[in-house]
Amino acid sequence: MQGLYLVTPNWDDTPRLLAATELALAAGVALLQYRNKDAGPELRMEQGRALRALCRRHGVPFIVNDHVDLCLLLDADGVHLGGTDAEVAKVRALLGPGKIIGASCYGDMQRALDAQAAGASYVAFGGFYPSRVKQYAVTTQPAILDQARALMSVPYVVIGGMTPANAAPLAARGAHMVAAISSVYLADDPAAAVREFNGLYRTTEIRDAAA
Ligand SMILES: Cc1ncc(COP(=O)(O)OP(=O)(O)O)c(N)n1
Ligand SMILES: Cc1ncsc1CCOP(=O)(O)O
Ligand SMILES: [Mg+2]
Repeated sequence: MQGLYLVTPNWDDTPRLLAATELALAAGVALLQYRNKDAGPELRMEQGRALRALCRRHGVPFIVNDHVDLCLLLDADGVHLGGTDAEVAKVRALLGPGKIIGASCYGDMQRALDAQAAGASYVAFGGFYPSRVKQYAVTTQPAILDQARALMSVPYVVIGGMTPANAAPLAARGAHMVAAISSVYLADDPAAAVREFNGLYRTTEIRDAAA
């Protein structure tokens, strides 16, 4: 797992959401997360089902944010859990070993180690930079990635205000994936934005190969 982890915005306009997502997936996304904090159960089901179909067509794993029940109903590839969501160990027991479980760890290394021990497939650190869609009381510092590199065996993702420019030092510091909403969905050209994010990983791979 390496590259751009695309997360959806709170759009209720499903055709607009699907059109932008299709452009992004065609440009090359490592994982897609369906996150719509404003949607009710009916819209979540409609958008989730359509996005899952799109992901299957593009061979991209489909992750549901927060809603373990929706993950099960849609037979999604996994679920992303934060501090106020279900516990990783319980969800792992429910979903079995074959599903992807992501865990938000903010700037907390112990939380990441606990999530890994409880069966998380990846952990997410952040928010690192000011976000247009989410406020956080505490900003995560890039130095946590140095600890993660030394201590984690599952992949780690960075999130929060990511652009190709400000994500570069985090990718170079070992982040396996960069997660973003606005830099792709609010871009004039979402496909070009995806390609720019993926460029970070080509650079990292070239650097690592030369090391
Ligand atoms: C990849 C990724 N990282 C972090 C989050 C945030 O999860 P959470 O803290 O549960 O907050 P909400 O997204 O539910 O508002 C995420 N969704 N994805
Ligand atoms: C879900 C989430 N968790 C931390 S920041 C964030 C939002 C990321 O969106 P953006 O890439 O637009 O800052
Ligand atoms: Mg959550």
